[in-house]
Amino acid sequence: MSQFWKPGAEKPRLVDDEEGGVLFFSSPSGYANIERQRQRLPVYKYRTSILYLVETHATTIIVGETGSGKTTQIPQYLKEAGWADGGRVIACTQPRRLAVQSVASRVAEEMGVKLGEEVGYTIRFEDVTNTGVTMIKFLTDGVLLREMMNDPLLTKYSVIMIDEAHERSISTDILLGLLKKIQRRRPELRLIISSATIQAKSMSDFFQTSKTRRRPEGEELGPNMESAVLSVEGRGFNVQIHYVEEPVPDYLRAAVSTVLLIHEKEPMGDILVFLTGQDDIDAAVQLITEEDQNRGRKSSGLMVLPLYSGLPRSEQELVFTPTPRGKRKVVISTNIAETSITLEGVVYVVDSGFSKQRFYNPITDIENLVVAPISKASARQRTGRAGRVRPGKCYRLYTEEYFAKEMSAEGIPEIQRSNLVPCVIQLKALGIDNILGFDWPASPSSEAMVRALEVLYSLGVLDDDAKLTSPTGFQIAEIPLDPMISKMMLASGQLGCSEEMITIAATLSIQSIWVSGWGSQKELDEAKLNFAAAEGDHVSFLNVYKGFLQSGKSSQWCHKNFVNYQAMKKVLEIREQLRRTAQRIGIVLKSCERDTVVVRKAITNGFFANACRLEASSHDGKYKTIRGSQEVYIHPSSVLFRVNPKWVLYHSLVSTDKQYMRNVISIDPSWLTEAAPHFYQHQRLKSMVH
Ligand SMILES: Nc1ncnc2c1ncn2[C@@H]1O[C@H](COP(=O)(O)OP(=O)(O)OP(=O)(O)O)[C@@H](O)[C@H]1O
Repeated sequence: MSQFWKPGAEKPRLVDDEEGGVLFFSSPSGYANIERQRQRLPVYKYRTSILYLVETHATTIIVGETGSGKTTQIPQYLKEAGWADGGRVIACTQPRRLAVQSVASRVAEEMGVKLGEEVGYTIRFEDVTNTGVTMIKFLTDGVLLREMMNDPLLTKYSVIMIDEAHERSISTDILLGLLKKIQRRRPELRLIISSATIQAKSMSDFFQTSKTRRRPEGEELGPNMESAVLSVEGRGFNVQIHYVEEPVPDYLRAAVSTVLLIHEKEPMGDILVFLTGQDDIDAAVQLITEEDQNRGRKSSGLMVLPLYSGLPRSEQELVFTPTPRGKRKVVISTNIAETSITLEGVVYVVDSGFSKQRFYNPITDIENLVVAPISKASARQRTGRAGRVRPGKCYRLYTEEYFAKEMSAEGIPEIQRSNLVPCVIQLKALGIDNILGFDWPASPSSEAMVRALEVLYSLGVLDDDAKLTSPTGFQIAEIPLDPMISKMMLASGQLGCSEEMITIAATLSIQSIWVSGWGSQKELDEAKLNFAAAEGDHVSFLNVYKGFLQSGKSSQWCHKNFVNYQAMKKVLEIREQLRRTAQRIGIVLKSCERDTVVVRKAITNGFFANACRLEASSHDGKYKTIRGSQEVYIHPSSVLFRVNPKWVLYHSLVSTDKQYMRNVISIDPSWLTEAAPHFYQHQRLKSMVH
């Protein structure tokens, strides 16, 4: 039927190199209890060595296969050894929120405690810990960074484990640099850096330099400041890896065919598919469901579920629920399920070889989410989602030769491909003034740094000496949002529309307030029209929020209007937290009673750098960015699609066949020079704006 898989039809090509492995467990049904299960994990044999190294070294780097037990076991060993005694806390960071929540619940279950008590977690806008009681805390790397603003030496933590360090998220890289500094002040703090695929040597070299610290006279002999490296040998169950014989022309179609073939030919067991984003995931869910039905089997037993970060919590949780007897679950996910996650029923993994990655171009000042090939490290993580509780198979939708010869070993650290505005403000708020001289595990580009400094200067966050301004810079750094959104909130205090701006900020913090997957696109578009405002998407959000309140926060109202009820509940929750932050930093809470000019002026105060003008001769809605003269278009999901006002501001760009602006408002160009005279002082820009 296709040149893709023939699983079951042919002898599987088992790759027996580093990717293969030995059968470690005999049978999952043999588990008498969780304790025995814990003791069978590869990491258990290293318990004493790990505790010894942590005791004697300031930094321990632990490399162990996926599923060997690093994330769930090491924090428990540390607790059992007394590292959480006396009110101290063991922290374990993860790059993704879903991983934080799922490993925290697993560890709480293994320890037989209620989540939020001895074992807790914190992600942005959600703290499930109990001060004085929580001993093991899972949190995102970003949240730990934020905690440093109130407690720069992170004094409550005895051990900090930076897990999945190979991901090299911006927050992980900043944390690594800062933790190295903290260690000099707090030699009693222990760090663990762990991953299945991290290049231990470069990480160890990075921490090695701490040995240059001179011990003050009279100070007791502390830990060895040189880092230790421990390799945990052994893996869970065997995972057979299959490659396609020829490159596939369309990974989405290939993934769909592979799922259907597995369902047809392979024994029961859930399937986890890695695609790139909401669009292709929704398309795959629909295609698999339709094709399965077309094959004339009314109840073939397939349950197809999407998984991406914008999905409401209740829908995300469905992927963790046990698969009913006689059914086969297919989870189609972005890379949020790539690390630290265990989906118990998963036997088969299908890896498209792609993910959405952020790329920033400091010349054009444009940051894009682009579908790009993954690295070998990611491919191994994806494979490692199988073989955790039983043997598995991984179908890679790329050739073996491509994997061996063309796939890069590790991805480019996020810091080298991102807009650095949020990162610079965080470092400044932590008192790091010489950002270029900061001890980075991988240096960001100086062009990106200069761009970020320029934007922050224009936002009024930094002064002529590149220090945080008072109060603006400090206030913006306090708000746990992108500095451009924080600036828009701050400006709204002066313009008298802070209540509206807090609603907009909360809505922009979640991926979408609309449901996907019900009815047709036409029905959804019509529903959206009921709330459409001529001024743009942000004002339309206010209309939805108002309707939701007027309905008495009704789920039926949401259902009728294609609004996602769970997303609206989240908006309410985030809104409450942002209101409290606003009050704390002195923003006056006031409503402008729907004066859309002040609302848009406040947005301009934060987003002036994202202004675009419609090309005079354009019949196809082509805009140019004022900053870098880049060609951009309004996204079809925007209420301003085809309306094409002359001047607009966008919140973010997505790149598919063209560069599309998402969440767009129309503006008066004079607001730009009013909001950011410095930014628009350049003669060319000035003449365009006037
Ligand atoms: N929710 C769960 N349900 C069942 N078993 C689980 C669950 N979470 C973890 N396990 C078991 O514990 C093992 C170790 O998981 P853990 O996340 O600690 O491994 P890891 O070494 O950190 O791997 P990775 O880097 O892939 O996350 C899994 O392979 C699985 O056998």
